This record gives sequence, structure tokens and C-alpha cells, in this order.
Amino acid sequence: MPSPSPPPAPPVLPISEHEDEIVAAVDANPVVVVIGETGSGKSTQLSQILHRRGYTRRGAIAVTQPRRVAAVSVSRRVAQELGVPLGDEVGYAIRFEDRTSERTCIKYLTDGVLLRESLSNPELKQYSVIILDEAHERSLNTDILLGLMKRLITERASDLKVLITSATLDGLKVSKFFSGCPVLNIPGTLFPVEKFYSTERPTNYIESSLRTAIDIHAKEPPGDVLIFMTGKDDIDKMVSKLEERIQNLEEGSCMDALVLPLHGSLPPELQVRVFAPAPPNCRRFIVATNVAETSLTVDRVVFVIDCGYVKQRQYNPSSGMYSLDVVQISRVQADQRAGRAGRTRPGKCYRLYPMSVYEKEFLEATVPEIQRSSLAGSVLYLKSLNLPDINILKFDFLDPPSRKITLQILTVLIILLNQPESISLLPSYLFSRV
Ligand SMILES: Nc1ncnc2c1ncn2[C@@H]1O[C@H](COP(=O)(O)OP(=O)(O)OP(=O)(O)O)[C@@H](O)[C@H]1O
Repeated sequence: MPSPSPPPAPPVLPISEHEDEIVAAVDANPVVVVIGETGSGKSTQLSQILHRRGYTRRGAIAVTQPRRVAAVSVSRRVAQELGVPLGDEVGYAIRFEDRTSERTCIKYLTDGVLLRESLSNPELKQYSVIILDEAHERSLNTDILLGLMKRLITERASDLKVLITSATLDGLKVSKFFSGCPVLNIPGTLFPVEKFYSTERPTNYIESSLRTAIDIHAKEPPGDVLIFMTGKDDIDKMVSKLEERIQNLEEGSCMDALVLPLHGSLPPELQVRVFAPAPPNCRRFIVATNVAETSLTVDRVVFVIDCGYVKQRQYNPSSGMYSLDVVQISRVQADQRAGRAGRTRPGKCYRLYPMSVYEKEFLEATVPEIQRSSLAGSVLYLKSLNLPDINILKFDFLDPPSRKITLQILTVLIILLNQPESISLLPSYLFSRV
């Protein structure tokens, strides 16, 4: 049998050049915030650095990811770099799938899975280090984990280290939240990404993305294309139209092409197709939602097309309902999207909006989920997690809701539990946003 090919040599990434500084900060502090540009090596290298420097002797390292596909793909990459089988020293745990073993000392998991683990083991004693990666996404789960970490570092005084990492998080705010913990800024990316802007917002971003994709295919050298769409419907439309237009190109005028969708409701075995080797002389078009926005490295992606929109769940206080709306992305999201190119070679990002829109209309960062949710919903969610010894009124949020309203919500929820018919008598502000 042929012997397996040796694992690729780990790349020297900006973060690796700061190894001593990172380890010194972690040695000396219970919490450290690491801000590093996209592609600098936060997701794949921090866990390996701390493993190398002895932090897994007393427990495992947990690294949270906001999305399942990222937990799977990053753990696979780290296992490959360390030359170990996935599920052994390096593994992952996502909803419905646990690929870890007794030997696992670096575990990638979604923030939801870590929260569930904290129900059965409130002190999370199995971990010596917890890394909350991509914290800038500010999902409700991340915000709850930040509060839990604050409590844990007091309870587990000297035997737990927490790292909070992000490409763009407001480091000072998080540092203040954690009593002035150090913030390490790691400059540098591996490869440059050239950005191109449209002169105006397209009236139809699907059509505009299609034209850009075909243009790249016809004129640019080999390299895969990652196209950001807002949701499954857009993706399905885009995939079929793109396949049709590629077929209509003059035979022999372009290399072969393969179009692949990537979104959260795709079964895991179809999601991971984007990481499989491509057929030779073939350009792949990966049409994705924001699941491809953070932590993901798809080897050979050289071109990114960013429509500038995202589908976001938000609460509407006047109707008392949640809706999934297509909204403008934030600058942080735009930079994360551009950062998917230029990871393994120089890249290009086509932004289907003018630079002035990026600079003046996009929000700096995505509005935290807690501020897009109904306060009653968030309180109920926190209650439903059934976290031991949690007093919701005292729960430490990075952006805490008002104590007065939280108290009213709790009172109302207790009343509703006993008299559900009284809901129509309640003032609507109780169900408004945090
Ligand atoms: N699956 C992979 N195949 C090839 N190279 C990879 C892979 N995963 C990571 N890399 C290399 O490691 C680099 C760092 O990746 P990593 O995910 O650790 O960065 P990051 O700082 O967490 O980025 P981001 O904030 O954008 O997620 C990539 O830019 C790329 O060069």
C-alpha cells in the first residue's frame, strides 16, 4: 500500500511570529483578547501554540466557532497540520455529531454545544483553556458565553485561561468587561486582496453577481470563485442560472466549471464538498451564505463576489413577530468576506456596491443579536438553558438590558405561566428590543 503523503508544513502566519508574546500574556492573565486580521491564524494556530506550550497537560483546549461548517473544517485543518487523525488529539463537536475521543486535547465546537456542555458541567472542568473565536459575530450564545466566562474565571481562579479572539472586535470594550485584561493586536495578513467597487448599487444583485462571475470565468486565470448570496432561495436561483450561462459559453472558450452551493441547511456531507479536491482544469464557483464568512479557508479561492447583503433575523416590536429580512452587511462582514480570498495566494474581491456605501452607509459592526431580539425572548432563552445558579437580573452581559425592564419581563413571564390568557393585557414595550 502506498504510504500516506506527509502533512503540509504549517504556514508561518502572522500570529505564529507573536507566539512568545501571546504565551507570556496568557501565562500572566486569566483572560486575553487577541485581535488579528483575517487570515492571520487565530482559528488554526492559537490552539496549537497553547498545546505546544503545555496548556493541555491539565485539560483540553476548547475553541468555539459560530457555525458548524467552520468547527468541522478548522478542526480538520489543525489535525492535518499536526499530522494526526481527526477525532484523536484534535476533534470537533457540533449538534448531532461528536468526533472526539478520550485523547482529544484540542476540541473545536459551536458556541451552542459549549453552552450545553456547561449545563452538565457548570465549571467546564474538562478544559484548561477556552477560546471564544470570532466573538465579533456577537450571537446571543456568544454574549451568554462571555458572561459565563466572566463568572468562571473567578470560580476557577488559576486553572482556567480564556482567550477572546476576533478580527475586529472592540477590544477595549471587552477588556473593560474583563476588568482591564490585555488586548493583543496582531498585525498582518499572508496575501494581499485587491478590492474593486461597483459605481452604483445594482438593481438586481443576483444578475449583477452572475455577470461578474461570468466575466471572471472568461477573462481571469485559474482560481475558484466564492459568491456571497443572502439565503437558500438566492443560492438556488444563482446556481441554476450560472450553470445555464456557463453552458451557453462558446465551447472551448473557457476552462471547465463546477458550481457548488453552501448554506446552513445543506446536509453536512454536501457542505464539505467545497473542501474536496477539484477536478483538474476546472474552476469552481461556490455560492454561499454568510456561513462562509468567518474562519473558512477554501483552498484555491482567489475571487470573491460580495453582493453586500445578508439575511438577518430581527424582531419587529410593532407586530411582535420575528422576520428574516435582507439587510445591508456591516463593514466587518464586508472585510471578512474579502478575507476569504488571499488566504493561500493573492486574491481579488468584487464588491457590488460603491466605496462610498461601504464607508458611509454600512454600519461599523453587525448589531449584536441580543439587540435584534425581543427582550422577553432573550430572557426566556436564558431561562430555557437552565444554567445552574444563574440569576438573570445579575447576569453580566457585555451590553446589559435595563434591570427595570428585565424585572418586569420576569414578573410577566411568571404571570403568563399561571394565566396564559392575560397576554393581551400586557404593555407592548415589554416585548420590544433590548
Ligand atoms: N484548509 C486550509 N487549507 C489551506 N490553508 C489553510 C487552511 N486553513 C487555514 N489555512 C491557512 O492558514 C491561514 C490562517 O487561517 P485561520 O483560519 O487560522 O485564520 P484566522 O485569523 O482565524 O482568519 P479569520 O478571522 O478570517 O477566520 C489561512 O490564511 C491559510 O493560509
